[in-house]
Amino acid sequence: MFLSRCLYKIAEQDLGRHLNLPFIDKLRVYVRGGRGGNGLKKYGGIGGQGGHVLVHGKRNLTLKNVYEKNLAKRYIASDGEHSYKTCLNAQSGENLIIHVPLGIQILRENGELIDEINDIDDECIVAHGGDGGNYKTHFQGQPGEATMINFDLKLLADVGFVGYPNAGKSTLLSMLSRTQPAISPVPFTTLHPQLGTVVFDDGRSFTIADLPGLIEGSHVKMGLGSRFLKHTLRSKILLFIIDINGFQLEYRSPLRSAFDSIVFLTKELELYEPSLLNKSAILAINKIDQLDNNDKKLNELYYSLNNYKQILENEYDNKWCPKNFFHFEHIVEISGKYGTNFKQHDGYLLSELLNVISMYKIDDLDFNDYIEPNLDQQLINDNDFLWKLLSQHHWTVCRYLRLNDIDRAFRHQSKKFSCFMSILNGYLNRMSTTTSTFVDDGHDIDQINPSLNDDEPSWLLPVFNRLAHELRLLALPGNDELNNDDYETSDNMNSNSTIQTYNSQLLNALGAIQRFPSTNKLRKVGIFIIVNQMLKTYYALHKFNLCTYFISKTERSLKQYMQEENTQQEHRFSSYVLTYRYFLGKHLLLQHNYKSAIEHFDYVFTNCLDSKKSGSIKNKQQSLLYLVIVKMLHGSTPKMDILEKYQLNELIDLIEPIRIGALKLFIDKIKQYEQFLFDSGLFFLIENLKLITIRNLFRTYVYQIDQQQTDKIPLETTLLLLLNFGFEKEIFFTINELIDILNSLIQKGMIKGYISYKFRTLVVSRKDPFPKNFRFTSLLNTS
Ligand SMILES: Nc1nc2c(ncn2[C@@H]2O[C@H](COP(=O)(O)OP(=O)(O)OP(=O)(O)O)[C@@H](O)[C@H]2O)c(=O)[nH]1
Ligand SMILES: [Mg+2]
Repeated sequence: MFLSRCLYKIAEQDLGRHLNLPFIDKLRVYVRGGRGGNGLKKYGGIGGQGGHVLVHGKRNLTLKNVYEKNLAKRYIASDGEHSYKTCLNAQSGENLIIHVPLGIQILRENGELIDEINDIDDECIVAHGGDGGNYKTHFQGQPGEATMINFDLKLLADVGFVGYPNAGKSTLLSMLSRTQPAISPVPFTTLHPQLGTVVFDDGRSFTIADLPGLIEGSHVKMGLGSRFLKHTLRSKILLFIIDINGFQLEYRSPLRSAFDSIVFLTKELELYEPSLLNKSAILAINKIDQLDNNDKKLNELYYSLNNYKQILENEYDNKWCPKNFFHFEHIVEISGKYGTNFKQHDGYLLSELLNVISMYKIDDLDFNDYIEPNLDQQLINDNDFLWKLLSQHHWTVCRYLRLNDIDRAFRHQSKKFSCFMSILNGYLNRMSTTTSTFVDDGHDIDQINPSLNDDEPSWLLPVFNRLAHELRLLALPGNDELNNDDYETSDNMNSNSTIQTYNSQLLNALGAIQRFPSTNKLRKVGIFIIVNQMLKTYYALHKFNLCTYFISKTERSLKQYMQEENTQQEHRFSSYVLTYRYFLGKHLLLQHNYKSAIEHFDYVFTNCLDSKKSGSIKNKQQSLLYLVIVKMLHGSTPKMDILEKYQLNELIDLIEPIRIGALKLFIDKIKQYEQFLFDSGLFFLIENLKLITIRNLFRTYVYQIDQQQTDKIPLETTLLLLLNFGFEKEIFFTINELIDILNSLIQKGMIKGYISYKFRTLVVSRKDPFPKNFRFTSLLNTS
């Protein structure tokens, strides 16, 4: 026992010397307030108060500096003066100030939190000085408070790097910021966290933390990463940096593929703190330059990420499987060493930072020190100020979401949006002063200043998209992402004033965006973003006439962009186009312009291939749903296997009775799926589908039941057919109504033939009486 203790001590010392740990994130110190001075009883003189020990936040400090400044780790404030005959009111002792870095928690010995120092000039008293002697204390000075306290450093980083050793985290940090961390091909090069600040040209910045590499078992303090796992708790976004070649600690240890790395890192984080998995995460696939021309590894990784559920289940041991998995908001391929494309992606990082939805769900966020912002008109042109204001509104939104006060959250989100629009306008103004003539039609501008498009900051677009998206979620709560358990919808939230504010915000944005030259990408995509948001809103509110208005207003310019997009095949651009065309299809469907609707849905279905994102499958499903329905209105029946592949079970259930003309079953199914049909906005097509079912019923009769293949069916028989197969419950169904139905079937070209009133028969054409493709025109008077 004794021996092992000794050995352990030696090993620890050795390790300490070997590593010469330059980083301290914990410091235990003794603090004592000064003693109060004695009073002078004879003259009623009062002793001086003992000095306090204060902790004060200061920039550019480390805990190590604090330690080095006072190796004894004892902080004692000076005593108060005694009272004298010449100086009855004695002087107080001087306070002792301990300067500490930002992001410090001050804890008592028992772990109780005294205070936190998060900002410059944050201050707190850790040991009070004793009172000076007075008549209450029989003129005896009192001793100061004495205690041990702990400083615990938690890095306050916006983005925290997570990765295995050697993945290239430090390299990336050095590329993104001015920090120069140690870089080498040896694992565990980084021994302590490094902070770096990414500064954009316009002064905005965020902090990133390079943490030492994690290895398996980090949560139980293996490797070095364990000591620093807690820092991940404090970063708002986790940036996974994964070596595309995988990771091998040494030649004897197993090689971990890139996907393995992600799984094991996730498991590590989950074991340490399950709530970490709720954070926003971005995946950076590093060392892309080392891939020789084939992208096999990359494709494998994407495949695994897309099918992670099955793969985790089938290929990983239970003990390695994390219970949850990160949903990576963005996946970027980078080469940290030879140029990163992160600069192009900074907008995505920024938009993640401004993401309230994922932010407010994190448990340990502290909203105490928020300030209710106030817009001062004088400062509106100050870019720096606007960014500060924007971030303050951001935190306020998060806070109100926490408190379930959606109304206020929306108001602040709306202000946040205004801030962004002011920034955008400021940007536009600067741009228009640099170009001498600012013409609304952009072609001229490009001739004057050909670099205008390159100048455009890459962060504008994703941030704009994010803000507009969340503004809608808050204007229309109860829709999708926002809808978590502890949130309840109430009616007054969709109140008219909210929708009006929302509208005017988006219209303002549209105005601002249209000030950009028409060749500018932000303008092109921005219009799509705004129109898409509007359409989503109006569809959700069932205000179809407003949709029509908007579509007709913007159709012309968007059409031009869509054609351009077809030739350029820009990836980012196309996702917005897909959304727009999806809504355009729905809009045309409402207008019974099925032919054009098919075109759009077809486009969306075939182009919605971006399998990197898990949400795309849902979009594909949706567009297929409409595609199938519209095509059915055109006379063709879909193949079942494709519906099964995309799990459109409701549709499969509905189509079968239509196909065989089982009217009764069809009506039953309609009742069963009423909610589904209503939600997907297909309810208004039911009458048309019913007509098709009836036609198919006749077709089945003529081709199969009636062996003689007659072309004359007595009306009584048709009536009987209908009554037998569906309308039995509806008592008032008469021969006149039957004639109406038959007439509309004939009129729409679904049956070739005529009604002979004289012989009271339905005469169908001998050649192709039930044409495969019929033109379903917009005559709606069916019943
Ligand atoms: N080819 C290539 N090599 C890279 C890239 N990024 C980093 N490296 C190399 O990978 C090695 C490790 O890089 P570091 O940045 O020290 O890795 P780290 O993740 O900080 O490692 P630890 O500090 O040990 O956790 C170095 O030799 C880098 O030169 C890259 O994009 N491409
Ligand atoms: Mg490193």
